Amino acid sequence: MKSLPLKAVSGFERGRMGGKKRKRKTERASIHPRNKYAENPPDFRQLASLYASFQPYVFYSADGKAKIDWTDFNATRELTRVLLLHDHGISWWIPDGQLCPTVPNRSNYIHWVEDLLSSDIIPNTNLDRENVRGFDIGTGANCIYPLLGSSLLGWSFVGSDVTDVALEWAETNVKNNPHLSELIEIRKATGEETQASNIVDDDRSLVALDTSKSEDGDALPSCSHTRDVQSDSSQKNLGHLILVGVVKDGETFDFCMCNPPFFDDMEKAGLNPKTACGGTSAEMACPGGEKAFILRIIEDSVVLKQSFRWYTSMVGRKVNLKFLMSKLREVGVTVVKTTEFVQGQTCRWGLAWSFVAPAKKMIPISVSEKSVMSFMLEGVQRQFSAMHVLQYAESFFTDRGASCKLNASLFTVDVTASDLRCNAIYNTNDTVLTKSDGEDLLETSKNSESTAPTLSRISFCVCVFQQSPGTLLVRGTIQQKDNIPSGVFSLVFQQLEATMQGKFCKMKPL
Ligand SMILES: C[S@@+](CC[C@H](N)C(=O)[O-])C[C@H]1O[C@@H](n2cnc3c(N)ncnc32)[C@H](O)[C@@H]1O
Repeated sequence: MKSLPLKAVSGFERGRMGGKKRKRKTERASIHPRNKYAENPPDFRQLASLYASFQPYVFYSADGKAKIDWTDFNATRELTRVLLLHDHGISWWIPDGQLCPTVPNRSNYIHWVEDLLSSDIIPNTNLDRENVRGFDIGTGANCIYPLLGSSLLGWSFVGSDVTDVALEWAETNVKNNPHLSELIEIRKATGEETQASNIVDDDRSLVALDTSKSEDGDALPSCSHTRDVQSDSSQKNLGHLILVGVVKDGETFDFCMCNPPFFDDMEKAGLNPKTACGGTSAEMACPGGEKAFILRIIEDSVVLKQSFRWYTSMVGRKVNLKFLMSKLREVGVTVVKTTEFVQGQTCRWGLAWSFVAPAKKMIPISVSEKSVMSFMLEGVQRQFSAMHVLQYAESFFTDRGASCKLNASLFTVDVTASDLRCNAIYNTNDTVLTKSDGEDLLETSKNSESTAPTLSRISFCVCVFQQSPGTLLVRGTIQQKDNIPSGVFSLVFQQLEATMQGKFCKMKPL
């Protein structure tokens, strides 16, 4: 099978993009190339003319553009309904207040999984390649991943959940699509002792997660060396099984996927006031938030090992992504892959791992030369908006002699700097960096200006994303690099991070 690119995957909300050409262009670049909406974004005018039920939600701006009110739950739900019907032939509904998925975004995750499965990173142990089988952890009332995965790619699914409303509505959504119903089984994730004890006797003594404290100090669920499903403390914390005890004895899957409850509680959910995608506390929150939830998936994967070729999950916070990746290294997975899903002004990550031995060579968990760097500003003081942070980035680089162009509608600053300017940015002391870990770091000092080559320059784009109230993500992407030594971009970006943390997050200095 041909290997497909694993990199260019992310999401977006095409419909809400106003009409600005540059904005469309940028966001198009962030959608998966096989996403149905990559070239043809939803056309509200056409949908309104075809579906009378959608018409009342569509209005037209002065320049004639068809729009909907993203803060109206009924409008977003009706849009999802007509998109699923029109583009995928799926009959779909959810009750008021349940989490309403955005079809283009959710499709990106499906296509990323498709890339993983068809890549040759790990050998394909599924000899019956036509029959791909997935497990959707927390399928929700909307059952979106099984519905999309089965209709787009013919995959079969087990979709699990714990709440009655999710289980009932997921079943209803499956039954209302007889052409897909054979492919989707909805399963309750509750602690059935008989199922759980079937799996207790395997090699779980290898489980070695020491999760007493996370890097940001949160207490985490613990996992003993011989985790017993019934007595596991994290089990009690979260109250439900996730994979172990839900996956039946002898069952195998090509992958699992999960859009986890991201938050500790609904207050922290800080739901985006610009959109109304619903979401009850059972859907959005769990004790310990996504970190605890995904840690539980990791624990279960250590028990179930090669019952799944790929384990995957969405991750909402970068600090959690880093923490979870370090846990994966500790438990001895063979491969870790990540991707970024950009959704409007929000960034999420995809995390994938496997216990199957790599087909050719080990895939390094971290890449030495990064062309994309990002950091999170957390606890940003109220008076500072994303625009303040963006303007600060502009003046940070301009003051140090770089040329900058701020684009307020895209929330980006394009920066171009010579290597001398880069030196001025990161070289606050007479630092001499040496090569470490095989990484080609720059050797330099303040007075290197006189000897440095003159035609070296780097262009990169800094983008600011609002994650939730008080939390911003700052991302830098190299656009061009001529004769700039490896490591310079990282040093410049680290300096920006240190300065911004001091400026905007006074309560949480680096
Ligand atoms: C953020 S929602 C995701 C729903 C849907 N997959 C989507 O992407 O819109 C998380 C879901 O996980 C479910 N959930 C919470 N704990 C669970 C568990 N232990 N096993 C399975 N599902 C669980 C919640 O009820 C909720 O439906």
